[in-house]
Amino acid sequence: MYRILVSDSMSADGLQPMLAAENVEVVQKKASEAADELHTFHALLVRSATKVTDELIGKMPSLKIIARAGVGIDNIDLDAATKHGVVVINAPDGNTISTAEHTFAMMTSLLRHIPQANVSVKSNEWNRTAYVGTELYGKTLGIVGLGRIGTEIAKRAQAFGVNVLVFDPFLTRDRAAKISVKSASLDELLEQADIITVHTPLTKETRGLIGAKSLPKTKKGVYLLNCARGGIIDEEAVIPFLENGHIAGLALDVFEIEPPVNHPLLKYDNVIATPHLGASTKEAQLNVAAQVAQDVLHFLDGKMVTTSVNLPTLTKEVFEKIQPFYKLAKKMGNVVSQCMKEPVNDISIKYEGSVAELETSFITKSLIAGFLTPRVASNVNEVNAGMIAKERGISFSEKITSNQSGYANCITVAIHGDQTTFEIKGTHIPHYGERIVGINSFNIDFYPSGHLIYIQHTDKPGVIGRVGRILGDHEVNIATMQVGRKNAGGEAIMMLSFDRSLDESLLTTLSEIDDIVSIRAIEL
Ligand SMILES: NC(=O)c1ccc[n+]([C@@H]2O[C@H](COP(=O)([O-])OP(=O)(O)OC[C@H]3O[C@@H](n4cnc5c(N)ncnc54)[C@H](O)[C@@H]3O)[C@@H](O)[C@H]2O)c1
Ligand SMILES: O=C(O)CC[C@@H](O)C(=O)O
Repeated sequence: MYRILVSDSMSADGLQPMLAAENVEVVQKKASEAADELHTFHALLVRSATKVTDELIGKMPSLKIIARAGVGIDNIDLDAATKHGVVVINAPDGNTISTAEHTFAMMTSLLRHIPQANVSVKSNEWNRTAYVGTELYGKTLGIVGLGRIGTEIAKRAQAFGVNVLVFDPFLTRDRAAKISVKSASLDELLEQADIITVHTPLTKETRGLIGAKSLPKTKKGVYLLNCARGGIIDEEAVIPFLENGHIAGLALDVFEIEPPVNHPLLKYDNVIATPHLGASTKEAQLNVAAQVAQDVLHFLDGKMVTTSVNLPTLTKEVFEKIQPFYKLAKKMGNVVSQCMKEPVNDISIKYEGSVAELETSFITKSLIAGFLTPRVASNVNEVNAGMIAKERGISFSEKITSNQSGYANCITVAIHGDQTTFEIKGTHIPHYGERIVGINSFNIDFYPSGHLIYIQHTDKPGVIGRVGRILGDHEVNIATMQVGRKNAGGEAIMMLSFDRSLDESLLTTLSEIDDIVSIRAIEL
């Protein structure tokens, strides 16, 4: 008999298969109210209210699986779950339509002042001149992040006669054409959009994406919406733009800190807000609850789950053999993803030597997971990487050969984008570790870890010296440095590692050195 704790409110209809199952007992109460029986539960189901911390997981030694009925797993300490050997699953698409519809409702409400007019009529006013609105028809909507939700918004906007402009650095031309949207740079979107809505995960890159630097580039009278995650639109930075009338309206379903208490933005008449209601429909709640209930039952029954966000599903013996290559592949995927920022259509992977005899499909998934991690909202691992790549229109293939190109084992990954191809080679040397031994046909040898920068430059006297001097002037210590070139005076590369990450302004200064072609920061 398995015991399952449902700690947040969830659709009873969605949970029905679980409630009806014979071999499980379902307890519906908050984890904080189940202190004396926490140790007895094998599964924990949550939405966003329960904070699944290391401490809580530590008190649940029988726990095998945590299920998030929704997309974002910000409330779950994933590392702690993994550390405790607990599988975490989510329901990535059950609330997509509801969130897209909510965003659309917020957009029309914002442009037609519906929340304000409703309050006014209920206060016995009949003020028709105060609430003159703006049509959506013919306007340009800028969508930042064209994933599941962004795509559904684009489709709905097109039906309203709205021009859709998209900024998503990972959007391929093929996918943009399929959805009939125009791809733009962030600056183009900021300059041209009448309305901007954000649908990215909250990451290092997207935190404050719409903020002090980008807001001056927007049109006067712009409307902004955030129904994704608090912080993508910088809550403090918008204030002067609301004060001076540059922003015509702002709609928020999410906040940096939820619930917001005495939040300064809430005093503005042209700011409308909802309490994180994107996924709050009967249908979405039914979908996400049904999806996780089914998956938890499958998992407890010893079957494979398809939406796991943390753990691989291999036997211990197989996993031990492939572990060094699986770790190397994940880093290689991450390195190429950060080196080549353009949209990617295809990833081809070649295995040579001893690694070719192992379970390469799992290593491939690990590499794809490493590649996707900097680019998507959901946590990607070996279990869901293939599915997410397919969703994003990225194909991948493996080639296996017993040939040895100078190494006992070698993995080569080539990433094909709209414009270019980027290739790296890696190997694992027993008792020495993982090494990247080739980049775009340059021979090189570095340990893929920590804070790195990759520089493409022309092989000329003084370039390396100038890089060193600028770093020294900024008191940045170079930990290791590798250089590579094909012939004297031709193309060359450098890979440098540091004890800390370099800030954006220093990277810009380095990129201004004559003969430097490009610089990429890599964080591993
Ligand atoms: N308000 C709610 O109740 C609610 C409900 C569901 C999801 N969400 C949130 O909505 C957001 C989108 O969810 P989704 O399911 O569409 O995710 P998704 O992973 O399908 O899409 C995210 C998109 O963002 C793009 N992206 C990543 N980094 C970017 C960057 N720096 N600049 C521009 N684009 C970038 C990715 O390429 C991807 O296409 C997430 O933050 C999710 O947590 C909110
Ligand atoms: O559970 C909710 O209502 C919030 C869901 C949403 O933010 C998500 O990430 O899926």
